[in-house]
Amino acid sequence: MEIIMEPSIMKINTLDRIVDHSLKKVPKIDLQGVKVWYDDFMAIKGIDMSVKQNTVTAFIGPSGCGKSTFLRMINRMNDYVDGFKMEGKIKIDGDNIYKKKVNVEELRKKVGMVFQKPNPFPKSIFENVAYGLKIQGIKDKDFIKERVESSLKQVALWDEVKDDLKKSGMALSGGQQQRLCIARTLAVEPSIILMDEPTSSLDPISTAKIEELIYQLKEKYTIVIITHNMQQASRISDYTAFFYLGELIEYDKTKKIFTNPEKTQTENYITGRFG
Ligand SMILES: Nc1ncnc2c1ncn2[C@@H]1O[C@H](COP(=O)(O)OP(=O)(O)OP(=O)(O)O)[C@@H](O)[C@H]1O
Repeated sequence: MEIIMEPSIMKINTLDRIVDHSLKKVPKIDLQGVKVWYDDFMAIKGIDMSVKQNTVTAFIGPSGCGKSTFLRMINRMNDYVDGFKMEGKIKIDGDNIYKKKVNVEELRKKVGMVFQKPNPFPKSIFENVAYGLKIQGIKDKDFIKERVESSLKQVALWDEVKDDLKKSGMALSGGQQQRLCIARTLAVEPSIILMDEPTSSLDPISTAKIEELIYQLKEKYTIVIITHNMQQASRISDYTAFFYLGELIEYDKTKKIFTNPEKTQTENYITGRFG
């Protein structure tokens, strides 16, 4: 038995190494020469950025500098905005997501989004989390139940709601609603999660829970988060990107940005001297 097993285990290990190696080479998200206009106004002025898999990247910068615009390029949320125009290439796992053939619904399954204000549907807790699976046409009730449970467990909400799954998602507290919305995003198994100021409407305790959650989620997901809270960026992110007036001023390891930034503009912003 052992003699038969050993070569096959070796083979799997070798394969694993090959897969790991290739994953490290291709950035999870690769944005090159990205320019965005809303009519004649140039909101993003030519930005290059590569995001590594299983990391948390924070976007910081003063209001109106283009953080949301840039974030929304990663799941094509700007597509339907009046006057929107773009140039450049955005690749996920090496594939250009702005190619004509791309199915945007599929893309958004892979790239989930969590918004500033929790936005549960006026449905039960269970239905909120099951929603994405049901619109995908999945009918297997046991499968849906399991996925709802595992998603609620991942956001540490299961114990709080497991006896109340029929209760409206809107009846939860703000912090619970935001965790519910994250569970709804996780249920369709994305590989990237975009978060646009996900804690800005929450109290400090709920904020701490979401921060802890983000920290844990990076084991499975690649996360990009916009935050106006410098302490939050320094606590939870591996990389930080500082934007100003549609340009990427500095992008580096969070530790470096917060202890020894290269640019004076970055230093002025993180120390609260402007913005
Ligand atoms: N739909 C739109 N139509 C026209 N202009 C827009 C639109 N959305 C954003 N803009 C403009 O693009 C610029 C960048 O906006 P964006 O929302 O990306 O900035 P932001 O850094 O995310 O700001 P905030 O921190 O306030 O959310 C701003 O000048 C804004 O007014």
